[in-house]
Amino acid sequence: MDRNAKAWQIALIQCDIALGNPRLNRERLADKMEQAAAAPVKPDVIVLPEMWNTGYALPQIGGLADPEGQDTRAWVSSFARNHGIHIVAGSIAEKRDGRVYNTMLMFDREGREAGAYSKIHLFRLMEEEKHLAPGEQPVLFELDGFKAGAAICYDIRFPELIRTLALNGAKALFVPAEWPHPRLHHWRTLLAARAIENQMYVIACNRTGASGNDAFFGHSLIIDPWGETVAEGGEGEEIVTGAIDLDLVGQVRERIPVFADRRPGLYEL
Ligand SMILES: NC(=O)CCC(=O)C(=O)O
Repeated sequence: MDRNAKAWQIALIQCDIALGNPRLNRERLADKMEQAAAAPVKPDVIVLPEMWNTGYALPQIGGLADPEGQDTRAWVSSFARNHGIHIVAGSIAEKRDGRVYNTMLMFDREGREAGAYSKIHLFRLMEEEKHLAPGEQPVLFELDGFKAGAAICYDIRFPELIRTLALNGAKALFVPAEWPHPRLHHWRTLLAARAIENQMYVIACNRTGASGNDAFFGHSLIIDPWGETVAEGGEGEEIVTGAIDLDLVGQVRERIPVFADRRPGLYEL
């Protein structure tokens, strides 16, 4: 890495989620985040999984969701500020305007909210569309002046969304997830494809454990803009760590100038 290169240490909190028990989930996560923050190499960014406050307790979700995400926002913001660590706080069930959204929250190391994104594509296989309202807006956010995009789990099956984020400046994509067996092959392949085609880092945190008929496999991943795996978790609970070189995005984009070579005028029939 050259002298101007910037590196970030990433910590992905790959953990189980207690169904319908926001208080317990927060306590467990708080412990794990303290553990991650105290690592010999302190993380620059901590990432949490999808719907970590409730899991997929969808029939009860109206009563469990965090109103306006207020409790989560206050807690995560103060953790970020007290530890000087950016937090991509996975997603939570958030109650807003009488509806419940699957909302991802991002905080910078000063504790300022850097962005909030509600999942655009609801996943029918887990009946999200019956209980949740879809988000309507793609979201970019900045941490230390570095632009990143937000996507939640099923969203990675929609390359158009991720391309839009990349075209608007995203150099990394953060992906909280609850992605179960038997689709490990899809998970790995889609994440790697999004990284390679957009020449960006893909940083994805998946839960572990089981809920109903779903067995979640972990395998949280950090993939670089060349498509190489920087770090990958196993199937159990762990804090997956890896370092990313923020200058690599520009180097890869220079080497194969995909963005300069695009011919968007020809992409419609
Ligand atoms: N929580 C989700 O969006 C799951 C998406 C998933 O499993 C898939 O195969 O897509």
